[in-house]
Amino acid sequence: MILIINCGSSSLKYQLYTPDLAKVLASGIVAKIGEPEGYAEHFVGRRGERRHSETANHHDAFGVMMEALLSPEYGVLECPGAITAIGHRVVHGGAIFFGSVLVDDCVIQALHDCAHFAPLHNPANIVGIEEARRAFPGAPNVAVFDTAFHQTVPPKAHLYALPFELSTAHGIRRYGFHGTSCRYVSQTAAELLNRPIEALSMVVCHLGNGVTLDAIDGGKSVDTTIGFGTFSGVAMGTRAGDFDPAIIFHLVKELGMSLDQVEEICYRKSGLLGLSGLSNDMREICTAAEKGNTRCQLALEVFTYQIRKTIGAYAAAMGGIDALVFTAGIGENSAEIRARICADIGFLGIEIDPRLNAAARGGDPNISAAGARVATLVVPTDEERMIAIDTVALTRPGVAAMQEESPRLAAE
Ligand SMILES: Nc1ncnc2c1ncn2[C@@H]1O[C@H](COP(=O)(O)OP(=O)(O)O)[C@@H](O)[C@H]1O
Ligand SMILES: CC(=O)OP(=O)(O)O
Ligand SMILES: [Mg+2]
Repeated sequence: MILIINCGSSSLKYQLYTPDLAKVLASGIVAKIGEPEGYAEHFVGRRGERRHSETANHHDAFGVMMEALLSPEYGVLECPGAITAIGHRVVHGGAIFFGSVLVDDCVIQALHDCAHFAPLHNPANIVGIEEARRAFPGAPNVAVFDTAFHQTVPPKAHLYALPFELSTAHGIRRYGFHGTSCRYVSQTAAELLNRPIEALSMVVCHLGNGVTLDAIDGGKSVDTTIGFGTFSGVAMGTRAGDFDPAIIFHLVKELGMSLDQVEEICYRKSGLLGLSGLSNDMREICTAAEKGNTRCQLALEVFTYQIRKTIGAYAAAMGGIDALVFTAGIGENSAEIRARICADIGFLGIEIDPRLNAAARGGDPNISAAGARVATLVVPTDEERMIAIDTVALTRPGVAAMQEESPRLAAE
């Protein structure tokens, strides 16, 4: 069986696949790690439960997952030895990793070297890998990077106009994130449209807790909103997205804040939470906005305006687009947000059908209005499946042997 682990900033998600990836045998999440209202969900098919589970850190969360997987009640895993390979989401692979890799001590060291780039994510990813190596000795681990898909972004889009040496000597550049999701949904979108991905220009809007817009030309990422850390681009749940760096100097020099305080504000107190003053959860913001909460209305306006503006920029970058794809928690579930984003951009060829938009979840993924030049699609992301595909590809015996000689071999 193949186990996929996605250690996020505050959760650990997992899926257990059959070796041929035909079936998900079990899945679950240990959520709100470090918070008193932490909980765990574990499902085997339709059977499952959600229960209160307070965990202090990702080590504890891993233990909760193991208990659930080995629990006789669900009977899904008799012993750890039944796991033949483990795939992990790793957020930041720096400029080192162009594709997914088999994990060895060198890779672990490289992950530590990249950890300061993504302080909300990489340390948790590393814990997941180290725990898995202990729990499943002998089974190979595969790391699948958010950043890898964006290694095709050309210098004109990944360089900042800072002294060039900062890029060459210190790796100061745009890396891009949510690449595993963007890779999966762009391939799925091409299949749904029954067109070769090489012939399509598309913008993927991954709107979850973290938000990425990705310009994908001929199947390759050519520009993306998040940059050096997991921070820039559109406002996110608690992260600010783009703002003028002069503000940081002002906060430190004029308002006397420490750099740690500024970092805390930018990563954890900004975005939808900072604007609304209420929540980082889009559902709560939409509900409150509807009831007349003006700060939440403002948060919605800022969020959707930034996304609409970026779609226009990426359409310009690629000379027009064939498809616009919505995915992740907000993109898949909120017809209201999709409608706000797509309002008044008919000049780009984007026009959606309100009825199809409202019924997109479980309905027709193509929500374009009849005759629209651009196909607008709602495609549920499945980062875990993409990780599982890479894990199987890299742990086939022949491939594994090649990997030992060339640890940076891409999965494809
Ligand atoms: N029906 C919905 N309407 C609006 N937003 C939703 C809905 N369902 C989920 N969301 C939002 O999706 C976001 C989480 O997205 P998700 O992709 O699950 O995040 P993560 O990055 O943690 O994987 C939250 O802001 C949540 O409020
Ligand atoms: C990179 C990133 O923002 O990830 P997530 O959406 O899981 O927070
Ligand atoms: Mg996600």
